[in-house]
Amino acid sequence: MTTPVILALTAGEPAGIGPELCLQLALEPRQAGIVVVACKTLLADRARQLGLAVELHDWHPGQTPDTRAGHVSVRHVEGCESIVAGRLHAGNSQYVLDTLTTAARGCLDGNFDGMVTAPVHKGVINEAGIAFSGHTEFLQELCGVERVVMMLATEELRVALVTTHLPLKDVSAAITPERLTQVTRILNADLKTFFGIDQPRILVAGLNPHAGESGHLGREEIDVIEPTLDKLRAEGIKLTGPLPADTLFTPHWLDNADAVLAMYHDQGLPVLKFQGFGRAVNITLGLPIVRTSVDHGTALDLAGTGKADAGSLHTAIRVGEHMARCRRAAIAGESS
Ligand SMILES: NC(=O)c1ccc[n+]([C@@H]2O[C@H](COP(=O)([O-])OP(=O)(O)OC[C@H]3O[C@@H](n4cnc5c(N)ncnc54)[C@H](O)[C@@H]3O)[C@@H](O)[C@H]2O)c1
Ligand SMILES: N[C@H](C(=O)O)[C@H](O)COP(=O)(O)O
Repeated sequence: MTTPVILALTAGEPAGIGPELCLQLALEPRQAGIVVVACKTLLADRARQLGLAVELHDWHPGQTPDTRAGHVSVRHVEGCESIVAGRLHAGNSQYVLDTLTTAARGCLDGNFDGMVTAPVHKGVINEAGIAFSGHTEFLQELCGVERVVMMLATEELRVALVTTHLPLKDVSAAITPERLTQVTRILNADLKTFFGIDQPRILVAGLNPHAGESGHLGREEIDVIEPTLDKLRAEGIKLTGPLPADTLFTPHWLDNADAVLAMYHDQGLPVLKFQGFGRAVNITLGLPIVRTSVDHGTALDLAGTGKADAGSLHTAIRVGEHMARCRRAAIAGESS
C-alpha cells in the first residue's frame, strides 16, 4: 500500500470565499490527507455562520490528518485580526502571507507532499505596504529559484504564460530570449514529469496582432521569439509558432497539441477561463515543491453566503495529489 499524500491547504484571504470552500471540502471524506493552514477562530466562525457541522482538530507535523467527513485537521496560524466575510482588512495581510510561508516551508521540510492555495487578495496585501504580485512570484522567491511558470489547465486545455503579473506596458521588455528559453524548458520538462507526455507538443503564441504581420505590426516575433524557438527546437523541444493568438485557440491547432504557451496573462487566461472557469487548476511549474491553486479569486460578493462553487478547489486537490505522487516517483527513480 502506498503512503497517503498529505497536502497543506491554505485558506487564503479571510474576507473571501477561501475559508468556506475549505470547510465545504471537509464535509466530504477524502483520499488525500488535507491540513488546512489558517486561523482556527476564522474557520470556526465561518462554519457557525454557514451552519456547517465541521469539527476542527489541531494538527502538528508528523501527525496523520483526519480524513473523515465532517472533520478537518488544522495547522493554526496566528495574526488574523478580522474575520468578517466580505470586508477586507489590511491588518490581515501578514497573516495571509504567514499561511503561505507555513505551507511552503512544510513542503520543503517534508511535512507536506504539496500545497494547494485558496485565493488571496493581491490589492489588500499591497495596501498593507507589502509588495506582492501573486502566489507564483512569492513562492518563486521563497523557494529561491530563478524562474517558475504559471500554467492553468482543464481536462481539455493547458495554457502556460511567459509573463505573469505585470502591467501590460512592461510585457514586451520582459519577453527576453533568456526568459522565453527558461519558461519553455520548464514547461516541456514538467509536462513530461507530471502529465506523462513523452514528447510534449507546444503551441507558442506571438505577442502582436497576427504575430507581428511580418514585422509590420511589431518586431518581437522576428527579433526575439522566432530565433529563441529555433534554438529550443534544436534541443529537441516540439514547438509550433509563433502563431497569431486570435486563431491559435481553435481545434485546427489545439487538436494536435498538449499545451499553449501564451506571452502574457490576458492573452491566455481569458480563453482558458471561458472554456473551463470553475473546474480548472492553476499550477506553478518549476518549483522544488508541488503547488496547485483554484482558478478563481476571492469573490468577496459571495463570501459568507455559502453559494461559492468548490469545483475548482476539487480539481486543485486532485491535481495536487497526482503531482505529489509523480514527484515521489521521480525522486524514487533518481535514488534507485
Ligand atoms: N489564486 C488566487 O489567489 C487568485 C486568483 C484569481 C484572482 N485572485 C484575486 O482575487 C481578487 C478578486 O478578483 P476578481 O474579482 O477579478 O475575480 P474573482 O474570481 O474573485 O471573481 C470574478 C467573478 O467570479 C465569481 N466567482 C469567483 N469564484 C467563484 C466560485 N468559486 N463560485 C462561484 N462564483 C465565483 C465572483 O462572484 C465574481 O462574480 C483579486 O485581488 C485577484 O487578484 C486571486
Ligand atoms: N493569475 C491567476 C488567475 O488569474 O487565476 C491568479 O491571479 C493567481 O495567481 P497566483 O497563483 O500567482 O496567486
